[in-house]
Amino acid sequence: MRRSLLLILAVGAGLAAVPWLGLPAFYESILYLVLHWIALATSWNLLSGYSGYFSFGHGAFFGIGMYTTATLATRFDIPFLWTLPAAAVAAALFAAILGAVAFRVQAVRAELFSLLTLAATFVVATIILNTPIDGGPGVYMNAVAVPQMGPTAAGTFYLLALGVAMLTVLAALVVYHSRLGTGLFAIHDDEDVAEVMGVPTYRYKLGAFALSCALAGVVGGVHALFVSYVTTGDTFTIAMPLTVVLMSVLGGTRHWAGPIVGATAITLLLFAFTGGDSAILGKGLTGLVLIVVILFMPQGLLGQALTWWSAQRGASRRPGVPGQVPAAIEETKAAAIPGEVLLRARDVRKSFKGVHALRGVSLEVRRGEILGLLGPNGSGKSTFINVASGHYAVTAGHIDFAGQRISGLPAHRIAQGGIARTYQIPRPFAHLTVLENVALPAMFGAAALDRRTAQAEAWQWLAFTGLTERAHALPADLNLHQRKFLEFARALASRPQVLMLDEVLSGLTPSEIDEAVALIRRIRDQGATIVFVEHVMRAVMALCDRIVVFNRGEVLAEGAPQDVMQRPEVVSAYLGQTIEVRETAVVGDAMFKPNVAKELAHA
Ligand SMILES: Nc1ncnc2c1ncn2[C@@H]1O[C@H](COP(=O)(O)OP(=O)(O)OP(=O)(O)O)[C@@H](O)[C@H]1O
Repeated sequence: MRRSLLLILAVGAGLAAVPWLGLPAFYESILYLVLHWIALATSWNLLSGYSGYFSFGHGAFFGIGMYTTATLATRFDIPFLWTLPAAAVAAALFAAILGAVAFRVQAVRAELFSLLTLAATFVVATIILNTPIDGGPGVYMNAVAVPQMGPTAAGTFYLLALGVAMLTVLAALVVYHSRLGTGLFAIHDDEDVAEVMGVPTYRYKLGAFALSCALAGVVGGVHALFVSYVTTGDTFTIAMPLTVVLMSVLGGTRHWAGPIVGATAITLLLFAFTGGDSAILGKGLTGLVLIVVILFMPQGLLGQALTWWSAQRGASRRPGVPGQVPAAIEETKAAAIPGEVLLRARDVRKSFKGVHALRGVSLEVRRGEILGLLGPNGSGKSTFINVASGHYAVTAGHIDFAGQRISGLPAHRIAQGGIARTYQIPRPFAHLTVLENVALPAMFGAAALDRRTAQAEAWQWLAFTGLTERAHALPADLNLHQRKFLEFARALASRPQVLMLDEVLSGLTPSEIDEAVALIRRIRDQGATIVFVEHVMRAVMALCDRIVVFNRGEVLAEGAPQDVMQRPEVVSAYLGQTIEVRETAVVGDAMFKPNVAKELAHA
């Protein structure tokens, strides 16, 4: 980050000298427009590019900035520069109100958010047009004094745009390298998983939205004076948000500098073909470039270049020691009192529109044990993990963890408190490397490490799970076994007190299962507490200290594995009929899981 910061400051200082070069005002105006679009596209990217919440309402916030400045400077005679912070605050305030509502509604994601922000633009435009803020004729700013910053008025506007562009780019850089940026990129890939790993998704989206819109508001404030005549017709157009989206996508939305590349390219391309027929040619060419980039370079120009560059350079490696348990687990162990009740569920119910997935489940998880959750398909095991980790809210009942009530808390608070989980079907963050996937929960989970320490520890967890060689790969390049182990590494990296493993062994070959069982043993031997949902009976019998059997959303039996698995009601629940169970043999047809019958026979 330091190098990027120095680069931005050096380029900014160099560009600040331009007004004194004696260029014709025309060129300064062109440069003004380039900087104007850089600021707008970069500010848009801060929420939308990083988190994937594409806003088509950037024009609304830009427009609020324009009208705030226009109103304050013309009606209240406030000096122009003083109106800019007000423009930022007004835009941020509107964004915060809109975001506070929109981000609370789970359904408002992706295209719904785009539509909502687009609708907000028309609402704002209508209000401004039909109130004294504009009233119809627009606001003239000819009488507003342009501050003396450069040798000429054109030079001053250029410097104002440069200042705002610098501010925006610096904000984008800082966010990119901060926890906020990491959280936003995780939200982009899988918001639910990000939340369950400790990312405060609501707060992060709201913060990024407000910041993005505050910056758009300042750009609007400057532009109001530049155009000197503000109208709703010119301000609240769909063309503006579309242009910033295209600029960001062209440059690359996953890098702070992507919108700079896209905005510069498009503005200069359009400028190169100004006037008459060539204007149409310019627009056509711009469209063609965009289509080619979107089709063949989905990461954008900069994203593509950076991928190529890192491939040339070769990835860095900081391997940990294979198989060695990182120190984190040792620390957790030292603080533990084995046997105490760590998690207690009381009469927990969960319904999904008439489907009663949990019908009053009560169970305890004791510190240091491996508790197996068993039961036929659809009996509620995963739902229990989902409510315990905060992925779903309970319908009734309560869950206490380490003496605190956690049912009702948002998932990120539960993760920060020390519960980590894996998903039955691995849900890695698709655009983050394996290493980044593991570092994220180390930053946001119970460990709450800073970025650098989290990365260092992630290397250790990769070594522990045998993924070091794949550290720089994307999850899509992993096989199922590796993806399952990645789930493992992510859950461990948060340094949880309770680790909930949801069918981590399903789909693995027998030798891969043996490897995973050995891994879970190593974690258990360090005193970790594990809740283990599994159908692979061989592993259940080998690993679990106690088991709880679910059936139709209720606890059917609990106790020592050998005892419980022989109870007729348990065998019946699994196999659909009462059958003979001897110490190690099961006879009969498996109705729910054929492999369970086989497994039971060998357990
Ligand atoms: N999001 C949801 N919406 C509607 N129904 C759901 C949802 N999640 C789970 N269910 C239902 O709740 C019941 C319990 O499902 P759950 O996934 O918890 O079972 P399970 O014991 O984990 O099964 P499996 O072993 O197949 O994973 C099922 O009837 C399932 O269809």
